[in-house]
Amino acid sequence: MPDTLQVLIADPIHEDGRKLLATYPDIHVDIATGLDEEGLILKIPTYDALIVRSKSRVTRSVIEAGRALKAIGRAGIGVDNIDISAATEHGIVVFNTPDANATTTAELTVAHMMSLSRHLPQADRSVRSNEWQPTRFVGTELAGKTVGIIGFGTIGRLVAERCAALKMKVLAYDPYVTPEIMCQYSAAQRNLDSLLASSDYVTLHCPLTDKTHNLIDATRLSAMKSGARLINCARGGLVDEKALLDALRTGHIAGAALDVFAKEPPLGSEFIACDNVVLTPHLGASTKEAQQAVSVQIAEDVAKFLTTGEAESAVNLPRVSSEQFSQSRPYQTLALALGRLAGALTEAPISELVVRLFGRIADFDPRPITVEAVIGLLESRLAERVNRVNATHLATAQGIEVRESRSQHVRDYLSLIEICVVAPNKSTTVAGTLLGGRQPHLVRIDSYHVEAPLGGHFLFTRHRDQPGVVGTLGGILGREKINISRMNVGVDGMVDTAIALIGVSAPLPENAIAEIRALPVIFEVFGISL
Ligand SMILES: NC(=O)c1ccc[n+]([C@@H]2O[C@H](COP(=O)([O-])OP(=O)(O)OC[C@H]3O[C@@H](n4cnc5c(N)ncnc54)[C@H](O)[C@@H]3O)[C@@H](O)[C@H]2O)c1
Ligand SMILES: O=C(O)[C@H](O)COP(=O)(O)O
Repeated sequence: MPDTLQVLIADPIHEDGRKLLATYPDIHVDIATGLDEEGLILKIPTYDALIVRSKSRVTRSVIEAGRALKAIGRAGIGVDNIDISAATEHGIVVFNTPDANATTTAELTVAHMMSLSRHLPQADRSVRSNEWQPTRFVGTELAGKTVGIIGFGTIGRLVAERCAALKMKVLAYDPYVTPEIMCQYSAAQRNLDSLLASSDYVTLHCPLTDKTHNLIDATRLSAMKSGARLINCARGGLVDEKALLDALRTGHIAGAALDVFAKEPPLGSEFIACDNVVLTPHLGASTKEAQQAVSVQIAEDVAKFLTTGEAESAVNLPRVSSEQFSQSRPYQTLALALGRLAGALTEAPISELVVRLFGRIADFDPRPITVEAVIGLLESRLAERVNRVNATHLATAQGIEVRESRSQHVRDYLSLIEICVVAPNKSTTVAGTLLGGRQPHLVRIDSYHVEAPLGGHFLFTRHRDQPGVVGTLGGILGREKINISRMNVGVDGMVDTAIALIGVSAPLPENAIAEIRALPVIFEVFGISL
């Protein structure tokens, strides 16, 4: 099936997502679950997309083995099992499903809070062993208690709303969220130390990163209120498990509810023998509703991306609505062509790329347009595949600073895109517009007014403005049996330099370019294919 897009599902997902993928005639799906890193490396090379949950580890080695890989879909929220940097460097888009299982996880958090406050699992175990000891399981009310939420994103906010409804006092710590947003969700902002010292229940809802690894360590546990309880439905690595065990054994922490562990499953973990701990097997997202929702959403995102290039909710691309993306598509094509032209006119290391949007296009999100200019600039310079996922990373690696600006004001055109490329001792500016709202069209090179459709092959010269130059160029092209399809000559009027942009039927051979370069009137010559 040479033209079929190959998708590998490497963790179990709800059947509705698989059914949705099956409705795409161009997509073929294979399912192979339970593969370790080695197994994935062997399996991945022919696949265009990989869909996983939290079990499969999509490491740099897996990504590098995925020679055809264009997309990785995570049917869930946490992407700590995917090497995002490696995916970005290799131009692979990563999707997750940021909302689809959030309510389900918030509900498990509240369930764990209730289990801890009323000793439900312990009481259940007691009754099953034929005991009847109501006085042993006297609990505490949640109403009136203080809950401290660490990480106030999607799930943290849902937990806050639910805790407020239970008449709890809600505190929140999140270095990236404003107190105003917290207030909207009935939570009061605190710094971490103050939250830990004041909360009866502390619940974690931040991602696992290098910065948050072991966020709750021995020091932070000892800073918690004596008799407080800890709930972790986010990621195991957020808590130093050894320190938590110590704090549970001394009774300083009265109880913990853990849905996630540093190593899953936590076989042989000392938590298993701890009676004041409630353990669940990473159930946060495990409801029928959430499983169906994450599966369908990830299938939709991956299929849409593979078949149309749309990537509305990618982890490693700016968020742009489908509507904005498709409306600016013709301008993206224009920016790509202008980037290619500016790159072809600059045979030197580039230090800066400036993308300026004028007129109506200034109302659009500039990012999908800018990134196409970067792709156009870089793609002929680099051996590796350049696309909108890795373009900015590759530009930075090349020492190119990318800037963009927008202005509603423009003369003569409804919309105009100008691209300026700065290299040592030289900067080149090209500007273009869309004819008929679709056709990319060049209107200027530096200060020269030049009209040409942006496509096909060109010969470009910058030469002394004197009679006979264009005739000489025409003679060389004729000798090479290359037809001229159009010609633009630009004079500045201020300096005795002119330019010629000649549309040609085929690329000029290198020896003809060298011959033109050797002419004393020629300052610069480039063969350009757009
Ligand atoms: N147990 C499960 O099955 C399950 C299910 C879904 C999500 N999760 C996990 O829950 C966590 C939260 O998910 P979400 O959808 O709310 O994510 P989110 O991205 O919407 O929110 C995370 C929040 O954490 C904040 N944050 C980042 N660094 C922080 C730090 N150092 N201290 C405090 N806050 C910090 C961010 O600013 C953000 O607001 C993730 O780790 C996710 O993997 C687990
Ligand atoms: O981050 C998530 O979405 C949860 O951890 C759920 O992961 P799972 O669906 O792989 O269990």
